[in-house]
Amino acid sequence: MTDQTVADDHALAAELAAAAGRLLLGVRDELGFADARALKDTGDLRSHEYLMGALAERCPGDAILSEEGRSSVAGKRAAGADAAPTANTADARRLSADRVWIVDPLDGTREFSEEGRRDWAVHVALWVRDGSPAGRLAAGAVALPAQGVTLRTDATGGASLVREEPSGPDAVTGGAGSGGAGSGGAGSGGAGSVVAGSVVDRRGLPREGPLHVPAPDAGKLRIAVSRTRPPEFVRRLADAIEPDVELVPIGSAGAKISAVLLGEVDAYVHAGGQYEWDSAAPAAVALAAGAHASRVDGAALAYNREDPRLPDILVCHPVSASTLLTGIRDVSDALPT
Ligand SMILES: Nc1ncnc2c1ncn2[C@@H]1O[C@H](COP(=O)(O)O)[C@@H](OP(=O)(O)O)[C@H]1O
Ligand SMILES: [Mg+2]
Repeated sequence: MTDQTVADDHALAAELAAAAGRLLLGVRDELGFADARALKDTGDLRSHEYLMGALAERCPGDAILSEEGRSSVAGKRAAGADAAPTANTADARRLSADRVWIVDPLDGTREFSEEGRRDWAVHVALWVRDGSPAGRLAAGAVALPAQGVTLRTDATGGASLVREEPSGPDAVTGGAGSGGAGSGGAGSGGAGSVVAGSVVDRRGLPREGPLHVPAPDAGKLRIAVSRTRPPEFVRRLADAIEPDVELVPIGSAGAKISAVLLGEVDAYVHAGGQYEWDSAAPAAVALAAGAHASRVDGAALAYNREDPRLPDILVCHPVSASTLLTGIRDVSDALPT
């Protein structure tokens, strides 16, 4: 594979994630928020179909694993959603392919359907067979369309933050654009200083350019957790470890891992269920940005497996990894398998 091809994979992941994100902002504008079910289903399906089409056109030889292409997952759709999602590459071919795009067309579907929330994402990752038993994530991009940014891997081996063109008068704070800042959200603090799904000050936007995971402040750890399905042990973990812990509920695995990389929180802990597409792209960016990313027992994250379940993850600055891994081991009765 040429260097040009390698560089193109990073650029392509970022381009497609951002384009799917713009499409999703358009779906929000078009449908509004009155029918959450319709908004979720339409967003999932249109983003999936766009990404499947774009990848088929741009990388015709590559295999694809997309959330919305899994019949088992697609089965969660409300009865009557007649437009069946395009199928993924057959498992037999995906499992012997050298290059597999692992895609979550809309991560944080629930938050996407809630007006004002910005904690939802598009994930595009590339897994490659590199001679090692597990292969590796070679490129990844996480678009946060309502926050106006994409986090991506670079051909240099690092990661960077790209700001998207504003889609309205103020796409980041969501003044009148599709993004829409709103009430509530992760770590909500003083009105006007915190936006939903983020703890970024409205004036203190993350800077465009190279992305390096920031170290936590001494004595304090902000841990992002699922709004709806936080690990059962996380409260015990918060009580057990030395630094003061603040649990910060945020939607979407991609938005939570992005929040770690942007310094809005210090760690993301999840257990109890998830799939490869929920973490592949954000894990690729996190590792490239110098973060620790592993299973909650410290094992390496592995992708393009026959069974795409990947139920738990820890992402943090490397300096916090041993505290969190030891703490999780001490408070969790049985680590997930
Ligand atoms: N226990 C569980 N089982 C299966 N998937 C889970 C899960 N907990 C979280 N997820 C998935 O992980 C993503 C982030 O979840 P959360 O916002 O709760 O942290 C969501 O992806 P989707 O929005 O793509 O479905 C969600 O479905
Ligand atoms: Mg997801």
